[in-house]
Amino acid sequence: MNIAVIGMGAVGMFVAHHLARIGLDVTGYVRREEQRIELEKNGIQLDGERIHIPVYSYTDLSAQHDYHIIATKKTANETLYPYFKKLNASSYLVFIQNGITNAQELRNLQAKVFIGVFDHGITRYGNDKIQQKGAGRLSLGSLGDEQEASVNKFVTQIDDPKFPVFFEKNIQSRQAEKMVINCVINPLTALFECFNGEILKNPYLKQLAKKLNEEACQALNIPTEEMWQRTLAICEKTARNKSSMLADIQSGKRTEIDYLNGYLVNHFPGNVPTHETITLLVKAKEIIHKD
Ligand SMILES: NC(=O)C1=CN([C@@H]2O[C@H](COP(=O)(O)OP(=O)(O)OC[C@H]3O[C@@H](n4cnc5c(N)ncnc54)[C@H](OP(=O)(O)O)[C@@H]3O)[C@@H](O)[C@H]2O)C=CC1
Ligand SMILES: CC(C)(CO)C(=O)C(=O)O
Repeated sequence: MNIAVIGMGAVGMFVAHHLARIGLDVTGYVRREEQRIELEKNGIQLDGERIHIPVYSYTDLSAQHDYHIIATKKTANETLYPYFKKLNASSYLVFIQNGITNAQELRNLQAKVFIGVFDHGITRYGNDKIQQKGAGRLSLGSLGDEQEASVNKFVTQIDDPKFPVFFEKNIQSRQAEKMVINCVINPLTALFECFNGEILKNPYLKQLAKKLNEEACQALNIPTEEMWQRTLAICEKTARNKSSMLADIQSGKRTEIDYLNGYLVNHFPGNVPTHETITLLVKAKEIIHKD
């Protein structure tokens, strides 16, 4: 089995490291030549353990892999779609990004699609080092029933005690729940430049978080109190993690706000006023940090 991991950031390096450690044939794909050279030279370093894998530019992406795990931010998808369109019907694309999958976009692809929900907390240092700041799981499923057997087969091949992977029949519900968690934790930690655990300690941040949770749950038709407890549990589990949105703000990159809170604003106009305000605040901060 041959696996490509596209995007060697916090999540991509974590996944590639684990899959290579259990003996699978893994290739990494990156955007920058500087990172490619460093990864080839130093390997991926997780908790002091280095693992070397071959690394190429995403422009060299081809159909030679059985599975293609997409671990970039959603902001990179537009650049990557032309490459995904070249993949044939015998390859699989495994999206493990935050946010809701755009099923419309996927219709133009020949490759079969799996959807993942990843809830570990991973922090990246430079081009080749990562640390796990909160243990979670990877849940995988498909949008239609016909791919279920293939998802199950893949799950069995990659599951490992150090990297638990589960088949999830109702992956769209799990994705919506994870979306709520990200619409609460990510913008608040990005705006206030704090670790995820700060939301539990600061009563005003917690109040804002509760409001964001409530609006998102009402929009997405998810039980509010149950979801609030799960969001708090993720804050606790990943308390010392820097959220992926804070990492983007601090490195002057465009965030995933349009795919998280911005998605809610677009799909439920007038019903999510706190998300509307928070989206504008994050966008304003993106500009300030770019300059
Ligand atoms: N970090 C976390 O704890 C968690 C993150 N997530 C989600 O996982 C996804 C990935 O997040 P994360 O790993 O944190 O993000 P990172 O920014 O750390 O990693 C994304 C990587 O993708 C690379 N990239 C961008 N464009 C391309 C391209 N065209 N081809 C190949 N690589 C490209 C970036 O390159 P460059 O370095 O050059 O910018 C970067 O290395 C996001 O959707 C995030 O929301 C989900 C759960 C937890
Ligand atoms: C789980 C969490 C909140 C971990 O930080 C995450 O998904 C992210 O940072 O994007």
